[in-house]
Amino acid sequence: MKNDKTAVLLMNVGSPNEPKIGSVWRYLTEFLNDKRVIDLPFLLRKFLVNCIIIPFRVRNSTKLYQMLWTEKGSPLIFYSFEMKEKLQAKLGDNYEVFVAMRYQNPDFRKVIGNIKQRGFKKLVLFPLYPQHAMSTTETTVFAIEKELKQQKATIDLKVVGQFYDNPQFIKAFAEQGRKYDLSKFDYVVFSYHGLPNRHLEKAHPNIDPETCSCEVSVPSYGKQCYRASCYATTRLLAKELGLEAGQYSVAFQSRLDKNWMEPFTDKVLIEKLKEGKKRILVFAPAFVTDCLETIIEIGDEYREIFLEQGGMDLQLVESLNAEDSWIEAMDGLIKHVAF
Ligand SMILES: C=CC1=C(C)c2cc3[nH]c(cc4nc(cc5[nH]c(cc1n2)c(C)c5CCC(=O)O)C(CCC(=O)O)=C4C)c(C)c3C=C
Ligand SMILES: [Fe+2]
Ligand SMILES: [Fe+2]
Repeated sequence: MKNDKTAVLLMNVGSPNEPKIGSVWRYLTEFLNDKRVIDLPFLLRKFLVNCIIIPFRVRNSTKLYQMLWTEKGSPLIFYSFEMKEKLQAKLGDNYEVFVAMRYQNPDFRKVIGNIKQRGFKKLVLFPLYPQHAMSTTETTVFAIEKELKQQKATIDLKVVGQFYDNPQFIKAFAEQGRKYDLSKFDYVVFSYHGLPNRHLEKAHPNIDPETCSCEVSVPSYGKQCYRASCYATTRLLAKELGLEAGQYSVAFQSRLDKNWMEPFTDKVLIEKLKEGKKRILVFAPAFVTDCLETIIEIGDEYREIFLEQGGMDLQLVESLNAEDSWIEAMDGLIKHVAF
């Protein structure tokens, strides 16, 4: 049976099935054993991840997931499904939208099996990451290509690559920010998920990342440089919001150890507070759905520390989730690469 429709597969990182220690352990095991996430030699990765990182991390991560969990489950998952429903209505009958996660559920292997069995011959893969990274976009594309081969599926694949500079994406994020009165804030921080410095060095073959110009422009050799894309996203958002130099800066959150991209968001927030910026608005434009890293890390943990140290307000800008303007942007991005 041949299916003339185009399948669209939305993919994100994934969450544990439940906020319980066993589920979080399984999630972290699948996530951190990915060689594009912890890119160390096999035996060293196995030892570090399974014997050190997970046993030391799993209790605290479970506690954070318990704080995050809602009646509808994990925000990352339920927002992805809300997004899917609205996108389906927008794209119409020539497309069918699916959701899968790189780690845990919905399992991308089962979703690919379903797409194959239903006779689709065209697939648009949409990794939901505005900025390209080996640990996100690259691992997602790799996993899907491998799975299609494994299942001997003769399906043409197109991929929506990084989209940080898509004007509708920028407008949609700026619109989320404009829900707050910008004049009530002393400063704006654009906080991105960090990466180990080693990953940045890999994005700069034969170039010294220390002297790379990616804070001010995207160099020709740095199109896939996550750092360059984060700074470029910030320039575009700042322009759209009418922010001037000195009113905002870039920072990186969620580090696993000290050898991650700097400046660190928690440190920047306190530095700015010491400079007298007592009301700070935080955008997190590496995330298209709210998740542990936005709701808990910024909205809870960083906010609590900021207020404890004398800050008056730390406000997280909600992510795009299933906002109409984002669905419009997705529609455009899909049709741009579609067959
Ligand atoms: C936005 C893009 C992301 C990049 C880049 C990224 C890199 C990256 N992450 C880890 C380790 C962890 N990340 C975790 C959660 C998490 N990460 C992203 C996105 C990116 N990660 C999201 C959206 C989430 C939240 C998922 C949710 O369920 O809400 C976690 C789990 C939580 C915890 O224990 O802190 C880990 C671990 C690495 C090592 C890495 C790059 C090398
Ligand atoms: Fe992460
Ligand atoms: Fe760079």
